[in-house]
Amino acid sequence: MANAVLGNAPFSPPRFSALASYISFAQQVLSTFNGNINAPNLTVLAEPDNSTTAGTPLSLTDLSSLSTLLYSFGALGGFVRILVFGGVLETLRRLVLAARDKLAASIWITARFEEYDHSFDWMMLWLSKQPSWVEARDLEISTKTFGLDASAILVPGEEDDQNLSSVSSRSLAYLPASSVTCSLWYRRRYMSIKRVKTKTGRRHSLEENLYVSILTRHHHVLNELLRAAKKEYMAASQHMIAVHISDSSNNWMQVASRPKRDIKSIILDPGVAELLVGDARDFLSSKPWYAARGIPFRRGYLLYGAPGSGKTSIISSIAGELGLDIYIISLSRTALDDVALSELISNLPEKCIALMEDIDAAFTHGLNRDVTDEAADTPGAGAAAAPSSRVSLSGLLNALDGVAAQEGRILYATTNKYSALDPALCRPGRMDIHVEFRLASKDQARRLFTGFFLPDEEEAAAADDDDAQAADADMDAARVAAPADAKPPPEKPLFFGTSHRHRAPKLRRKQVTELAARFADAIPEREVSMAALQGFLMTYKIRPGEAVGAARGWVESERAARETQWGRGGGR
Ligand SMILES: Nc1ncnc2c1ncn2[C@@H]1O[C@H](COP(=O)(O)OP(=O)(O)OP(=O)(O)O)[C@@H](O)[C@H]1O
Repeated sequence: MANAVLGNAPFSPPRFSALASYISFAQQVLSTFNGNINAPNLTVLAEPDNSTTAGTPLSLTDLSSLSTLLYSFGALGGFVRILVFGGVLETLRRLVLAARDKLAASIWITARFEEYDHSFDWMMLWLSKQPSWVEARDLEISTKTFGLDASAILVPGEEDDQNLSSVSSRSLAYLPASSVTCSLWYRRRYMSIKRVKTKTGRRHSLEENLYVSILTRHHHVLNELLRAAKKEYMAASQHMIAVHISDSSNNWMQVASRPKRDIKSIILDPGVAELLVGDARDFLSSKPWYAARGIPFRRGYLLYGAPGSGKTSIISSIAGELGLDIYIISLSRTALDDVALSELISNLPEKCIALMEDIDAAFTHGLNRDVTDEAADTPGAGAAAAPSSRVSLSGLLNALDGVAAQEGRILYATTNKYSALDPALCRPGRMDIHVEFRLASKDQARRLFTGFFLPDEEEAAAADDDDAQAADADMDAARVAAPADAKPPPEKPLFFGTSHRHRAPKLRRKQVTELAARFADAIPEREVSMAALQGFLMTYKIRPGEAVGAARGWVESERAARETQWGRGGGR
């Protein structure tokens, strides 16, 4: 019977001498690592018949003894073999994967398109026009138009359905389904498409990324695809202007696209439209001129004056003329402060129109927007209104021309209260051109009437006799001066405005000119706005003669309404 003593406690040692050797070796290794730790109390006692080793410590001196020792345990040896084998297998697996990735990287090109980038819209529109989706087994049906109007694919068969296509303003698009890898062929190259939605930002809103992988070694294939997608998008959007606003994280996002408005349809005082368009066009082509003189390449226009006089309309027309997108900076946006404003302006793209409407509203929190500038100066005007913006004047000034202000941008600011603006805001460099928009002149009223009832000369020339006779009858009715407030017959539903069911009689140019002159005669100079005139004509859009007859009465009623309003506002 053998005894073992650990410390001073005796215990029974195993009978295997190999184990004794291992413990001794471990002791030695420990003593080597621990700076020759002496362990005098560890004593292993062997079989009593082996008198030479009994009671004396065993020692091993080389590693080969350890391996011999390990292999002397059958199970342990097996474990080590498995460990080594597994390690080799895992290494091989990783090598194969790395080689596969390297190979894939050399034969695939993968491009990622982020949702809030223009290129995303180009690619999505391009994808929506790929005929292969019509046959696809797993696809997304979408009415998105990617900032365009009715540009997507029609549902097969829909083109023939006259009723459906006239009612529907947009067509359906077939798109690759989200989170599914789809494939198609592009210029005889295999292409795989994947749309992935990921949570981003503080609010964990979902943002979509589009991955396009092309089986090719050459970048020119990707470039070709991008060019094709961009070209297609541009062609589809050439009659549109894109309108962007900022979100709460100060990212710009496209919210609408509007059809370009013909600048001729905006009737201003002579020379105003030409001045604005010509100046902006000249500015855009003068980058070297500004650079040579070290002047910041920016231009600001301040359009001020009567509400409804065409300020916003002309800006959107200019955007169309110059092919620029509009970025609306709303100074009264919740949570917009100086820092956010500066970030927004520095994030504007080069060459764009930045639009700040009612720039006065951010600083004079009035609820009523009066035509006269004096109203803005009235002490306490709008004092009851809660401040809506945290933008300070200095913050705005810095954002407009600080170091972060974007080069190449054209800023349009509009206001109805010119004299309420701080002179620092209006100085050249910030607002280079100030243009006043006034209430309608007689000449504007005449041109508006003509454009309203004779928008297209060719159409007028083609007017048939029936229409012309109807127009004659209408003009006769006007001579009798039909009352402006004629009530609809009792059996018909009562409504305000003009139904679209009827077609206005086509008038001859001579007839329209004569009516327009009489209409202008009835409209006093600079008393009503163009928007109000347009609204009035809308109620008579199929009865031009009656419009002329009712004009005087309408002016009187407008005047009375204004006086009542002024009376309520303190006798101004
Ligand atoms: N000079 C104009 N010529 C043709 N239409 C006009 C003109 N002015 C206004 N309108 C019409 O009136 C409507 C309002 O015009 P717009 O929004 O451009 O006026 P605004 O001066 O910007 O007004 P506000 O100061 O209230 O913003 C539009 O539908 C536009 O077609």
